[in-house]
Amino acid sequence: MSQAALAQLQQITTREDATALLSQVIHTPYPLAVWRLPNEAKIFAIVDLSGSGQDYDQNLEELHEAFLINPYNASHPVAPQVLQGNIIIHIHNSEAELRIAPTTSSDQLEGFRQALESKKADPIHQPVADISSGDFSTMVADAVQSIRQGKLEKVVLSRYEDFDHQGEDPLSLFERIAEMYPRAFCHLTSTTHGIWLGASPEKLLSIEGQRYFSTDALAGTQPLAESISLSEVAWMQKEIEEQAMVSRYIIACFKKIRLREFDEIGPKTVRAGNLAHLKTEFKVDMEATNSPLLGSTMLDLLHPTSAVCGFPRETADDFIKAHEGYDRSLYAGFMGPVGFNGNTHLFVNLRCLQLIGDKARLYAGAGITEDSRPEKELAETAHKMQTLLKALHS
Ligand SMILES: C=C(O[C@H]1C=CC=C(C(=O)O)[C@@H]1O)C(=O)O
Repeated sequence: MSQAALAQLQQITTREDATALLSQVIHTPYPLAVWRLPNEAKIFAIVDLSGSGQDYDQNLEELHEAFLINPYNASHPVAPQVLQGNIIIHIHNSEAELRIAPTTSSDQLEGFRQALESKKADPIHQPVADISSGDFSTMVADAVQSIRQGKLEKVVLSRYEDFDHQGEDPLSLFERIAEMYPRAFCHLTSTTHGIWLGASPEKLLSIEGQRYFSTDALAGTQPLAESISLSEVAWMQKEIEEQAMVSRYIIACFKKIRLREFDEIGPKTVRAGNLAHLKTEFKVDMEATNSPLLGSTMLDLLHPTSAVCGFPRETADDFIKAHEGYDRSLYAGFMGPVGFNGNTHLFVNLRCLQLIGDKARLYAGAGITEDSRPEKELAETAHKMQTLLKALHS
């Protein structure tokens, strides 16, 4: 192993050292993921030194200390990018711990050291096409008409908006997002898809202790002031039905694989920043149901759920592609850590932004049903953008 590279990395023992290193990695060609799970204090980061990365072979269960990133792209089977954890960092309070995975070669470490030293190293981000999202209100009105004509039941339509970003270090922005949204999955990724940050309220799936599978149906939105308690929130029929469609979609996925034993908890009102949503949790004991590969199977069936695409899935996806007029890229895709102490946590990439030069591009969508009103849905996307806008401008 390269002694110089090793010695340099071993000096990292504080939060300050670790965040300084991670900030530098963004300017190198190495893929990076930094995250903090909901209701946890520890920040994790991995750097992939493997070059082309590893292909996903439809087997979530065999991945060890990796991070998956999948764009919205609804094609099947899912084919996420796998970031391998060659360098693994834990940050807790003011301390940090850095580990190098035994599979990492000395050449990889030396290459990494040189990339950090070279001021000329090219980052990996590909240029972003500047295509604006279509007129949102017109699109919603078209969707309502198609739904009333019986062509589909629900479609989730999205848009993006660019805001000034004062060139703040992405790591500092990540730390602020993580502090502001303790209940969310907070992340920063730097890959060929660019630099993305977010505070997602929606779990796609979790596997805990290699035994307990869970997934959430999250939908229905209303603004929620900090002073209002969740028990005071009342829901309209439109939102109840919108969220029920996501639950029915998940149950249909279980039925496809003949899985009948699952717990269904909810729907309950949950808080996500300045918003309230309805959430139903689904849990399966993989040992009791003899379904050790449930994670991989369900990942393929679930994405994209009716919380980000619609119902029926193919018709809704066709509508999105024909009307939105832009590439969602990582927005409404999924990402998260896999195989850390037997745990996997994948989240839907919502309440997110992409850093593009001196701009921050914020993305948000809203579930359209037959009762949707264009101006209300537009306001809902603006509310959703507030989550990260608050972090950006504070
Ligand atoms: C599509 C988004 O949110 C989804 C998750 C929760 C509530 C939603 C809604 O009320 O429309 C969406 O289905 C987004 O945040 O961009």
